[in-house]
Amino acid sequence: MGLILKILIPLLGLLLAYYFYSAPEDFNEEMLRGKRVIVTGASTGIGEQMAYHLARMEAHLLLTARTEAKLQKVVKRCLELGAASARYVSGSMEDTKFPNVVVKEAENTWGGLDMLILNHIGYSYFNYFDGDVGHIRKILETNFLSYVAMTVSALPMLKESNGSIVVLSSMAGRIGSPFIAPYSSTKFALEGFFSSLRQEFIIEKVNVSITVCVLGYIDTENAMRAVSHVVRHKPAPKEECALEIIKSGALRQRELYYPRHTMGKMLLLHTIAPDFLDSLIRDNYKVENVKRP
Ligand SMILES: NC(=O)C1=CN([C@@H]2O[C@H](COP(=O)(O)OP(=O)(O)OC[C@H]3O[C@@H](n4cnc5c(N)ncnc54)[C@H](OP(=O)(O)O)[C@@H]3O)[C@@H](O)[C@H]2O)C=CC1
Ligand SMILES: CC(C)CCC[C@@H](C)[C@H]1CC[C@H]2[C@@H]3C(=O)C=C4C[C@@H](O)CC[C@]4(C)[C@H]3CC[C@]12C
Repeated sequence: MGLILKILIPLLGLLLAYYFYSAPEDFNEEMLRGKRVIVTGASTGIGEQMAYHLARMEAHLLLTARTEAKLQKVVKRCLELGAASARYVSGSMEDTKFPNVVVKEAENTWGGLDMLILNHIGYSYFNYFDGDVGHIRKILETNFLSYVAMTVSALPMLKESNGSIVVLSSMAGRIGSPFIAPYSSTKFALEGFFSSLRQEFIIEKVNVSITVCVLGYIDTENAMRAVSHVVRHKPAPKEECALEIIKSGALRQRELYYPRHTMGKMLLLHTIAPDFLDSLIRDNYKVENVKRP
């Protein structure tokens, strides 16, 4: 009994202190008004939806992806929705020079930057790991190294504005799932890099926030095309997901878990019963529908 009291009471105290200390500031759409924001991978999916929310909130937008025709349409829609300004620069993040080109465009147009949203991903197969090391190298360039390169180029402007970096990660960047070994490696890499950098910012009193978004299955066209015949779980809506990402970035939160309850349960299980969680994840896949090429 004594031991329980000795442990329980301080634990309760800690939980209460955490609850009150971390009570979130309210989000207000005006937080984004007039802010200068780069969104990568903005031609479709969650990136496109983030662009529309930001446009409604009257932000200045610089969008990027490879497909110019799609970007033109998204920019047009953003202007209709009320963006303070909207432009695009097209190119591939496989090209090591491109991250800097995008950031320079922001510098030349705005002379500064408030928020950098790193969201793009390159194509990767959804299947058993095929032993192709070259593919891992390529996908690391697109999904990881270009995020690092954009951060390096944008940091002087972000320091100047006390700005924010928002990084799109995944449950697959925290917990192993089958059939996505190359993709998963890039997300684990992002988590390592940005959580280390956050520590350094705190030590050096750099007032640039880093928000890592840990997402579950979201109903974007590309994700559904890739996995809906295999994954049993129902995907969450991309529009709501995009809004939650913007809110967490504006509130300078360290992490976002979306959808919140699924992610919360999975991360708890990962800590206390990892083998059980792995088996739950496997049960969630119709493995018979994954055909080796
Ligand atoms: N959807 C999901 O279930 C989940 C998604 N996430 C994360 O959310 C983010 C967005 O995902 P989602 O919206 O589904 O992704 P999509 O596949 O819908 O969009 C990817 C974007 O990246 C762009 N892109 C692709 N290749 C390149 C390239 N080589 N260089 C530059 N841009 C490129 C695409 O445009 P274009 O082809 O024109 O270049 C597109 O705009 C990603 O970081 C993803 O990892 C995390 C967990 C789950
Ligand atoms: C156990 C269940 C409650 C939850 C399982 C959630 C699993 C199925 C979810 C969580 C993260 C999801 C992947 C992801 O992060 C991003 C992409 C990129 C896209 O282009 C193709 C689909 C893919 C690989 C998703 C596939 C489904 C994943 C593994």
